[in-house]
Amino acid sequence: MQPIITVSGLDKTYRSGFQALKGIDLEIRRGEIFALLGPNGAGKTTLISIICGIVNPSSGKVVADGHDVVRDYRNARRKIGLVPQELSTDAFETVWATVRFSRGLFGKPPDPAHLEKVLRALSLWDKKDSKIMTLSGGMKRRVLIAKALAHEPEILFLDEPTAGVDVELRHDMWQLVRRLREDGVTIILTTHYIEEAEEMADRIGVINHGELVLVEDKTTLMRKLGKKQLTLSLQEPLATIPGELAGLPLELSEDGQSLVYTFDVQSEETGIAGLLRQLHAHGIDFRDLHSSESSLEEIFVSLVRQGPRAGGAAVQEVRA
Ligand SMILES: Nc1ncnc2c1ncn2[C@@H]1O[C@H](COP(=O)(O)OP(=O)(O)OP(=O)(O)O)[C@@H](O)[C@H]1O
Repeated sequence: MQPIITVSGLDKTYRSGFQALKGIDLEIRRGEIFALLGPNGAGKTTLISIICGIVNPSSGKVVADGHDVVRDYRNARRKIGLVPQELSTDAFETVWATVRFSRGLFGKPPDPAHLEKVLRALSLWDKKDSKIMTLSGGMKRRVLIAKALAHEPEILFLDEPTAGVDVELRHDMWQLVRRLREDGVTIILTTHYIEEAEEMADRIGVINHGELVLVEDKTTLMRKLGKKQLTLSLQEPLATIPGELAGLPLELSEDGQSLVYTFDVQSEETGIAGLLRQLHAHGIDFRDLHSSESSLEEIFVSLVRQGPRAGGAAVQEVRA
């Protein structure tokens, strides 16, 4: 299937001379939920703003559902709904008026039935005649989503959809996003909550210093990361791992003081019992052992802590 969004060779240098995006290539699949992760200032908002036609790229190209976002801005924009981070809505308008206005902006004919459906789905129907300034923060955020959905976009961008909202509303939002996907909407969200990406995304992209350092199916990523490590601190340092143990996923630390055994959390057989038997048979005693588990959070942190180049190396490791 044709991707719904194709980003190729995208660079952005702001007038200040700051290079916010470097050679971004990305394809978004029709109907997926794609989570874009990255630390503050990584370039997430810049990338989204370019795709939505709000910011011009310095070079490169973006096609959204067949429309070039620069040359064919209007048609591209019609396909896209954007839920911004900022809560800047018209405080004195009613919910109904602001949502109706948003639809009109895209040249769509009025469709009260559609707006009612959107407001009901967001539990805003009984607030439709309330002025926005009288709503709670969580409700205002839902109004932003309703505005973005008013013109029936096929692609929805959510920039930090659940920043600062309480746990209950966060779960409601997740449910809503899933329902939208069931309706065929493609969803791209940025988030600082790893849990959110873990919970929602079909695929995950990590951006750091303006570079896309990883794009991966979530399940694949989790499977690769779903590894545990058992570290055995040895009684006596070893020079090398004995030949008979060479076939095991075992590594010796540089100082020879500990052995690290990596195993798959999902697999039924960890092989630990066998490992311990073999170590015993070779007279390798250990003082202590502890296990650790890698998480999406850890990989994310390790990817973004390192510089872009080291990040690239880490990607290789993850992909290996
Ligand atoms: N108009 C601008 N002029 C100059 N530099 C800018 C401009 N807008 C953004 N930047 C810079 O580009 C970099 C990327 O910003 P961007 O807002 O895309 O990051 P982000 O990943 O969305 O961050 P956050 O998670 O904090 O929202 C930042 O260093 C920012 O200071």
